[in-house]
Amino acid sequence: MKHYSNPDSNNWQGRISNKSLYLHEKVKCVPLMEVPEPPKKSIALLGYACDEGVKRNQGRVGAEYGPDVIKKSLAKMPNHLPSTVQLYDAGNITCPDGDMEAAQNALSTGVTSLLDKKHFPIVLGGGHDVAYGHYHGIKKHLDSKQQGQSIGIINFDAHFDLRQNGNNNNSGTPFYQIAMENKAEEINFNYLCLGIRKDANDRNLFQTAKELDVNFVLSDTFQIQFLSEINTWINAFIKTVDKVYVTIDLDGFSSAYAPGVSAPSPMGFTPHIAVECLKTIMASGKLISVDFAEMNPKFDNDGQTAKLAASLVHHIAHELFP
Ligand SMILES: N=CN[C@@H](CCC(=O)O)C(=O)O
Ligand SMILES: [Mn+2]
Ligand SMILES: [Mn+2]
Repeated sequence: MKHYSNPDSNNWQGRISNKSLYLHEKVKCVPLMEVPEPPKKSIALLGYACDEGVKRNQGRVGAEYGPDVIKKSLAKMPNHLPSTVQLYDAGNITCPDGDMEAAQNALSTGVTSLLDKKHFPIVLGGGHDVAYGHYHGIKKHLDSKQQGQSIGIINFDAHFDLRQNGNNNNSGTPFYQIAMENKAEEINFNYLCLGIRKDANDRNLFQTAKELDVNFVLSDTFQIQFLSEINTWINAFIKTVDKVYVTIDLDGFSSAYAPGVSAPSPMGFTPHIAVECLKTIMASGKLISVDFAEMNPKFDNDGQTAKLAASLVHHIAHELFP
């Protein structure tokens, strides 16, 4: 397959316990289309090693190498998952030829296949164009069940990523593309953004958000002291949808925590508020899939951003399967 590479076991190294004390001892590296249906519960990691969308959006490239550094960081972390829960590394979607749409298509097919086999996918990017392929993978899975289930998108991000894709599709356009497709299909566009920065989104973007009825929490308010109000808004949003897809753009975090991104946020949010909101979302029982976007090792400092992403993956996995 042109837009795919098999899992690399070199990413999974760390202390040896021979008792599965560490995640590198727990994970099974299996090519995407060979990942079996698990006997019980399972998490499947899939990389989106593509920064073509960042390049097209005039950003700083390097996110192509994001998935592998998150996996390397996760490998060294302790494993507290029950032995009945499986953990797979299903490799990376790649973009060797700049054909981002083909990479998104391959991602969509991969996500559908994992969901059809009853895995919980965690997709590691890559530019935020990951969201377009990921969303379509979830949609294809749900549509095939013909239950008309709706998807709510919750985006932790400094940016709306609602740029109009008139010139090209890129890392700043995924949610606009989804909104326009939903409009054509006459289905609701359910989109909640947490951490939007006024100094990082222009007037047109706020206008587009208004026209599309987007719910958002500004970064000034996306703080732990407003947790109870934020939880109320999140729960109100979740109530209106059947399934929730969470996408976490690492550039929404303050650059004190996440310097390794294309567009850093000195005044961004903290990991603490994000973790609290993730708990609220997971408690709803509607979370179907998660991704991380914009991990760029080229600008990381001491592997801090990779470690933050890995800690969040660790948190989500252990909260879902205690
Ligand atoms: N995915 C990122 N999108 C942002 C990038 C902002 C920037 O380059 O400064 C956006 O297009 O708004
Ligand atoms: Mn962003
Ligand atoms: Mn984004």
